[in-house]
Amino acid sequence: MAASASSTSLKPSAASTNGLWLSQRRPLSTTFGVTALSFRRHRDQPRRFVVLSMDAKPTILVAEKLGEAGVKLLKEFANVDCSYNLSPEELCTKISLCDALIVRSATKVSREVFESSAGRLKVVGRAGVGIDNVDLAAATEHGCLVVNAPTANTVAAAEHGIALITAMARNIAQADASVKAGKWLRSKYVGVSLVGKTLAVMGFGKVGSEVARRAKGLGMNVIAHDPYAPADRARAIGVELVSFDEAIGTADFISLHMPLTAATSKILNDETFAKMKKGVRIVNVARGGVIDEDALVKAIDAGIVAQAALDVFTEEPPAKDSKLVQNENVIATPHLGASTMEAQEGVAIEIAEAVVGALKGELASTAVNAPMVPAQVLTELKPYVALSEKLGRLAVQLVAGGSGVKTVKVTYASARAPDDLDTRLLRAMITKGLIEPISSVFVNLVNADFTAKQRGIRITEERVTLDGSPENPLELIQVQIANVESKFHSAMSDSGEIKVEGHVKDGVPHLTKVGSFEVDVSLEGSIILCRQVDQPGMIGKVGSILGEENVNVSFMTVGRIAPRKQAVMAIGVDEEPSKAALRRIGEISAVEELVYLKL
Ligand SMILES: NC(=O)C1=CN([C@@H]2O[C@H](COP(=O)(O)OP(=O)(O)OC[C@H]3O[C@@H](n4cnc5c(N)ncnc54)[C@H](O)[C@@H]3O)[C@@H](O)[C@H]2O)C=CC1
Ligand SMILES: O=C(O)C(=O)COP(=O)(O)O
Repeated sequence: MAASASSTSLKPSAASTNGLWLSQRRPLSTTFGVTALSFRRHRDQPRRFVVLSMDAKPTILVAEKLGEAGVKLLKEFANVDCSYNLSPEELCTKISLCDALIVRSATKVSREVFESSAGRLKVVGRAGVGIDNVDLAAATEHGCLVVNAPTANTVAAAEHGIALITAMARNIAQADASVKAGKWLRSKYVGVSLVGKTLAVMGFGKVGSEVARRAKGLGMNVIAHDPYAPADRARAIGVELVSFDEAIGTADFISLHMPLTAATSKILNDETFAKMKKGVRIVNVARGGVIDEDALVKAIDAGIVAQAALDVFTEEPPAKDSKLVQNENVIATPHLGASTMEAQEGVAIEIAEAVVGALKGELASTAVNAPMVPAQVLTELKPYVALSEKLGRLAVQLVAGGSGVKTVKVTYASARAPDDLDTRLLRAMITKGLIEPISSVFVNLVNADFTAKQRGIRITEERVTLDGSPENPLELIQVQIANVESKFHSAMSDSGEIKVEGHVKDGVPHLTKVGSFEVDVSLEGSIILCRQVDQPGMIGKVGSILGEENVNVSFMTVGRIAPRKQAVMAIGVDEEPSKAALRRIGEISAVEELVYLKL
């Protein structure tokens, strides 16, 4: 099997080095033998993850107005093209020249956008919370990371919700318009009080809980419905979590704060309006699509809904003659929930940092279509991330040409509780290691599972809990490929799988087992594995052939069953040995088989 992997994984056009398109450059270090011999030559350079040098800066397209502070941050790192109000066709044309795209809620980032990018687009940044305008499935299939700015506009949206509740209760918008029209209608605009009224917060997430907190300050009785919210978080601010029907059936005010998903689409409809208390008031600062707008018009006309205050609409902007918007019991704002000076500056900085971080190869903590890994967890996992990819690379290069990889088993052994380890990151890197050396597909944390599935590779994972101190997140990772032949027979385990195993020692990934042979090899550079009859002088013979061929040996290790029996020698090399060099090693009489593996 042709092993086409190199130590870098950047594709030429992708100036980005996202996520685990991160590449590792290691200072050289040398380790000789373990089972038989053991010494090591250290150099003092620190181990670092670095971004590969790029010929050109990445290009970021900002397709909607973004706060200045964010644009400034982006410009420090990339070429920034601020082009607003692009048509879908213009966006598709521009995107092929961009590594990242930043949008708010008005731009549809459709499948066509990802297809038109021809693989260059590596990050979509949503400068806000809702990602219903981004085709996440298409992003994932194209290995494009989607990040959002989930926190900076929470207060703004909650304040807007409260503003709409109070404005609606006191007819502020209608009264203002009438005064401006020269009228003075004091009895027409008598409102309702909020104190003592029941507010149902539908969706008790960031915005919903801030709305609840503020509404309690206004003397409202607040209940909430959210199937996924923890009851203790609600209780902590004096809010009871109730069922959907109880929430809508008892509320005087209903405020919507859930995302638009298949499950929440038109969640307020003819049937659910019919269950509401007559005279209920509806506020929507979430997404227009969670309300069936025709049903809302009917519910207002039927007197079920007394008033509605809407910031968001199914279609934005809504049609000029929209019956809903024109209804005198409806007040409307043009999707202003996040539009405060403070929120926009905050969102701009939050998204700029996320996009730049992702382009630099850092794992995004606000990733929407990839595991979010908190910074401190990532720091601890980093060497295991590298180990995972390298084990995947080694394992697949041991497969004999013609046998397709379909069944992979990964075993993680750890003294920590199983819940302490999120293996998605490690699985993604093993997948990357398994697929990239044998294809032109670019695999990252985003598209790893999708790519494996598409190629019919089934990866099963097993956790083994070890006794002992849980100082390290993992003691070892083992990768086995079943139902294949190996081009290096010694890599087959007794049960017939290709097996490689490794661990992290002093922060450095090591290979510790090949088939049934124990080795101890720091995983850097590339490796020659050779099975031989254990006898004196082998290391010298192999070393001198490589020396004559000008190949620098960084380590050697010999794993053997017993003295003078079969042994597997692992030789780390800095340069790729020529075919002639490998042939000369293979011709040493004690050598039974050998393979050269790129890491
Ligand atoms: N109008 C505007 O300008 C803004 C609108 N938003 C929108 O507000 C909504 C909430 O935003 P955040 O609070 O930041 O998000 P969040 O993710 O913190 O909260 C959403 C909550 O909805 C819950 N949820 C999901 N499905 C549900 C269901 N079927 N029924 C009830 N609850 C359900 C989730 O469990 C979660 O707790 C989003 O749709 C977002 O797009 C957010 C900011 C500004
Ligand atoms: O953050 C959200 O979900 C919002 O709806 C805000 O949208 P915007 O960025 O103001 O277009």
